[in-house]
Order: sequence, then C-alpha cells, then structure tokens
Amino acid sequence: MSLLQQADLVSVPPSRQAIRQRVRQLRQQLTASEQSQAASQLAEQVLNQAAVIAKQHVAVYLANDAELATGPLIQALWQAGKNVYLPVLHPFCPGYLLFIHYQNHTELKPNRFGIPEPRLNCANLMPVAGLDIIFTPLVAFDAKGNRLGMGGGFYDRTLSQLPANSPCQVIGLAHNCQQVDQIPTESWDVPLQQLITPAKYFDFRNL
Ligand SMILES: Nc1nc2c(c(=O)[nH]1)N(C=O)[C@@H](CNc1ccc(C(=O)N[C@@H](CCC(=O)O)C(=O)O)cc1)CN2
Ligand SMILES: Nc1ncnc2c1ncn2[C@@H]1O[C@H](COP(=O)(O)OP(=O)(O)OP(=O)(O)O)[C@@H](O)[C@H]1O
Repeated sequence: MSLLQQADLVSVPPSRQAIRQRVRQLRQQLTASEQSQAASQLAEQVLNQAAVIAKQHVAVYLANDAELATGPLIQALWQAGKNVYLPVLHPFCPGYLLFIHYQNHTELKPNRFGIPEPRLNCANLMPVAGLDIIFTPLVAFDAKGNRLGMGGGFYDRTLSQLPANSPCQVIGLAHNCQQVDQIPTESWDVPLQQLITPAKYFDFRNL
C-alpha cells in the first residue's frame, strides 16, 4: 500500500463546510430535465406514503440553489385537499421560521436570500405545533438521518420548538445525490425522522 493510500485510510472525515460545498456543487450539475423528472417522481413518492395520506396540514418549501423542486408536489397536495404552508423568515426572532398558509392565489415576495415567500399575515399563520408534517429542504443527509442545511440554523431552531412527544413528522426532501457517508453532528442538530428522494423512502426511526 502506498503512503498516499495509507494517508487516505486515516484521513479525517470531510467537515460540514466541505460537505456543503461538494453536495451543493453536485446538485447544481443536475440538468433541467433531470430536475423536472425528479420533481415529478417526488410528488408521486410523497402522495403514496402512508405517513402522508391521512395528514391535513403540511409545510413545504420553494426550491432554491438546485434543491429538489416542489412545484408538482404542492399541486398534488392541493389536489388531495391538503393545506400547504411555506416558511417565512421570522421578522422579530432572528434565525427562526414562521409557517404561512399557501394557496393558489397567494402573492409571493423574495426574502433576503431571494427565496419567494408569502406576506406575513396573522390570519394565515400556522403555529409549528399545528403542522402534521414539515418537509424540510437540506443540503446533505446520511443513513442515520442526520441533516445538514444551508448553514443558517433556521430549521434547527424552529424544529427545536416542537415538544418531544409531538405528532408532527419531520421529513427531509432531497435528490439521491445528496446522501453522504457521514455528517459530523453538532449538539443543536435536529435529526430527520424520515426522508424522501425521487427514488427512495427512508425511515430513520427505531434505527
Ligand atoms: N428553499 C429553501 N427555503 C428556505 C431554506 C432553505 O434551506 N431552502 N431555509 C433553511 O434554513 C431558510 C433560509 N435559509 C437560507 C440560508 C442560506 C441561504 C443562502 O443562499 N446562503 C448563501 C449566502 C447568501 C447570503 O449570505 O446572503 C450561500 O450560502 O451561498 C439561503 C437560505 C428558509 N427557507
Ligand atoms: N436551537 C438552536 N438555538 C440556537 N442556535 C442554534 C440552534 N440551532 C442552530 N443554531 C445555530 O445556527 C447556526 C447554524 O447551524 P447549522 O450549521 O447546523 O445550520 P443548518 O442545519 O445547516 O441550517 P438550517 O437548519 O437552516 O437548514 C449555528 O451557529 C448554531 O449555533
């Protein structure tokens, strides 16, 4: 075995920042047709899950940075009669998200990251604990359900508000190429219970 190979065996696992950079680059290389096929497959996968069928209040996101697109999923959820909510950056509690009811006619405005979000309106606000499912975006995940996001801690902070015995299910959505061997975790990370890619359903509970 060469010295180079030996060095490889003891090499430190990639850092969170290195994983972010590599996986963001990988998903940005998906073609427009791969993206749109993935988005349609996702909608089909999600609507077939027992975990989703009986649920009413579902938080989704609008894709940014080559994330798995949710257009077809949102249409399918609406068609199935579900209430759909989108994350909005909290105006007074920095780093937290609020969830706002999203309907066909809802006006959207880009937030400071350029991601479209509904206007804040108390009448359309759903408390986190009132959601049945929160579909989260993410940059990378591993086989244990660890989740790495864009680095703002928005979902980690917001999900940490859920009571320990909450029936709300936290389900990651990602392209297949976003799975990595191992994510180095931090104390504040909120792991995923389930994750859906266009090809596969992962259940990380009772691992
Ligand atoms: N689609 C989607 N919506 C979401 C999230 C997300 O990850 N995806 N978020 C999940 O938390 C929140 C927003 N968090 C974000 C954090 C960083 C960047 C981002 O693009 N960062 C740039 C630097 C931009 C800047 O500093 O102005 C970068 O890292 O290149 C985007 C969203 C709420 N909504
Ligand atoms: N529950 C929390 N309370 C306070 N700070 C937090 C909490 N969760 C995360 N943070 C802070 O947020 C910052 C970013 O966290 P991290 O890199 O894990 O975000 P991320 O998972 O990539 O992003 P996101 O959750 O928005 O998708 C960290 O500096 C961390 O200290």
